[in-house]
Amino acid sequence: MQSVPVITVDGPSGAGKGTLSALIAAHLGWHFLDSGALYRVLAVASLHHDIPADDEEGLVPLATGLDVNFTCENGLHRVVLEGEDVTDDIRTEEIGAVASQVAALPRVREALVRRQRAFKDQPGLVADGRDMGTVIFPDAEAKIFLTASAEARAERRCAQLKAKGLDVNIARLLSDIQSRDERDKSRTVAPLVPADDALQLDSTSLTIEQVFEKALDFINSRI
Ligand SMILES: Nc1ncnc2c1ncn2[C@@H]1O[C@H](COP(=O)(O)OP(=O)(O)OP(=O)(O)O)[C@@H](O)[C@H]1O
Ligand SMILES: Nc1ccn([C@@H]2O[C@H](COP(=O)(O)O)[C@@H](O)[C@H]2O)c(=O)n1
Repeated sequence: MQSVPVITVDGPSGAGKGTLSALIAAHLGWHFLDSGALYRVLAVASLHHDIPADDEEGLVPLATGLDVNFTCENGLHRVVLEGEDVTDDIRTEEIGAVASQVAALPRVREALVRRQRAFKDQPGLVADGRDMGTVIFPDAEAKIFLTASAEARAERRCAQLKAKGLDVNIARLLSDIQSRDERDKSRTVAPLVPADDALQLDSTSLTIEQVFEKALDFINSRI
């Protein structure tokens, strides 16, 4: 059987991983895994089922049997949890914070491993997250660790939320990003760290096009 190539894009919140991964996947015609969406969906499910974000016993069965579907019709991506469209609900900063709490629980992460690996399919996969290159796909052909300063990421997130018509406070966004970074970096299992063989790319003063160009050069050198 022919092996399936994988490209991983890891990094902190708002660094542009999703944007870059989607561009690479579209360019190559490969599948795309937004692993953060899985943790976000689990966060929404935990609220629906009244399971506290630190209740590992309660969250493991929920993660194992998570009834979620990622669909794409006419280029429109939808996330459906237990029959309910949660595409917009999972994108709030509040849900991001709960996602980062449930993601710190070792057995919850374990429960989601197989589901993430199942996205690996021909002709290839671009996987976006925190531990794609270190834990989920350690044998990936090309690994990218995308960063940007916390201030640049807060400004990007601010513009993104404003474009959606939401009221935003940049100081609060910056502080939320910094606490999520801290939690993601300091957890005991699968902390946010670059894989040894990852290309580290700082996008603070790069446009999306420049990041894409540098990433493609690297990918072409690997695959
Ligand atoms: N190089 C860049 N320059 C300016 N804006 C960017 C750049 N890359 C991404 N953005 C913008 O920043 C915002 C966040 O990007 P994106 O959602 O891709 O980040 P992310 O790392 O996937 O975040 P998260 O981990 O929270 O899902 C988006 O509005 C995106 O258009
Ligand atoms: N591979 C991953 C992906 C995400 N997380 C956690 O989920 C939170 C939300 O992720 P986004 O990428 O959508 O912002 C994130 O803060 C992480 O705590 C993870 O642990 N591993």
